Amino acid sequence: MGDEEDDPPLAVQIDQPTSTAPQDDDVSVGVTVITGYLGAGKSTLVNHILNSHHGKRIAVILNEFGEEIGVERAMINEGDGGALVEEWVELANGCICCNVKHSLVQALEQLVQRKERLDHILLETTGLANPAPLASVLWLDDQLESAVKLDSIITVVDAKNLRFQLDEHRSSSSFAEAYHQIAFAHITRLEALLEESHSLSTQKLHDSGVRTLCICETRQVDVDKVRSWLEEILWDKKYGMDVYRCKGVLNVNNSNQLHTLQAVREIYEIVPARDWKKEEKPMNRIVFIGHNLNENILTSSLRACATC
Ligand SMILES: Nc1nc2c(ncn2[C@@H]2O[C@H](COP(=O)(O)OP(=O)(O)OP(=O)(O)O)[C@@H](O)[C@H]2O)c(=O)[nH]1
Repeated sequence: MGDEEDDPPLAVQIDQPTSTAPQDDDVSVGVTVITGYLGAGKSTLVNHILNSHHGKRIAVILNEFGEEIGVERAMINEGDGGALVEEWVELANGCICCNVKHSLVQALEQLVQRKERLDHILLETTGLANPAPLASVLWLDDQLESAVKLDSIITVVDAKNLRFQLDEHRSSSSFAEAYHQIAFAHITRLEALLEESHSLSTQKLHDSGVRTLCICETRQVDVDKVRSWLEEILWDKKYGMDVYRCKGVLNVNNSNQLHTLQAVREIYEIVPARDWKKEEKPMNRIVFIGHNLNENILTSSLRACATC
């Protein structure tokens, strides 16, 4: 038997030009959709891209639910010497797959009007978005035509929680979202997961009973108290809430640094991220996503972590 017959067959002929190779006369701006379930690592990937030294000018479109607006952006560090973030566009009031298609088209139009200055657009979806309607917006929208092109859909998968997400939510709509995100991906990236007080309104996402809410507290908090508070909620299920995801920024006493709080199911971390910017008012702002969330309990128990 000859050497050639022993070689494994190639899934793709490597000598064939790929259809996605850029053409000289191709003036459209590539859009990479970054999707993946709650807490899979989408923002981490965006951060990594923005902070890499490739010299590209990149616009970021964040698709967040109303309650999350501002939190996500505060948590992403713009590239320093790496990518230049030309525009931040936040799409509020829902999920792209449900009702913000129009805003997405407007955001893309606004960005491509200045396309000579942009090399690429990143679109980070919410963790509960189905990327299929996005692909159709990018392929079929008449207004956008050849101004933008769908470069790729990258689905970030949390290797630790994927089985749980697919098994436990098989009968709910969040199963469908996790499944569609993987099914529509060009690239699937497996991430090993890390080990004056007021609150905003709750909102129901899709029909799955999963809710998101944001609680705020302006006074500085004691970080040890916050840790105990989170452990009671996430580990002891003290208040009977089923929290899938929790993220936010903290105003910690004896520190002039913005701290980020990240939790994916029972695993959480609180870390100093950066100095507060002059234009920012230091405060605590935490988004919870899950079932049976009780806004009053979360608000009052966070208040108890304040230092004065
Ligand atoms: N150990 C480890 N932790 C990771 C990795 N990627 C992300 N994380 C952590 O996982 C948590 C969630 O990451 P994010 O990037 O905010 O996840 P996301 O997909 O944007 O989350 P949503 O905003 O809920 O959709 C953070 O605490 C990250 O530091 C990884 O590859 N390894």
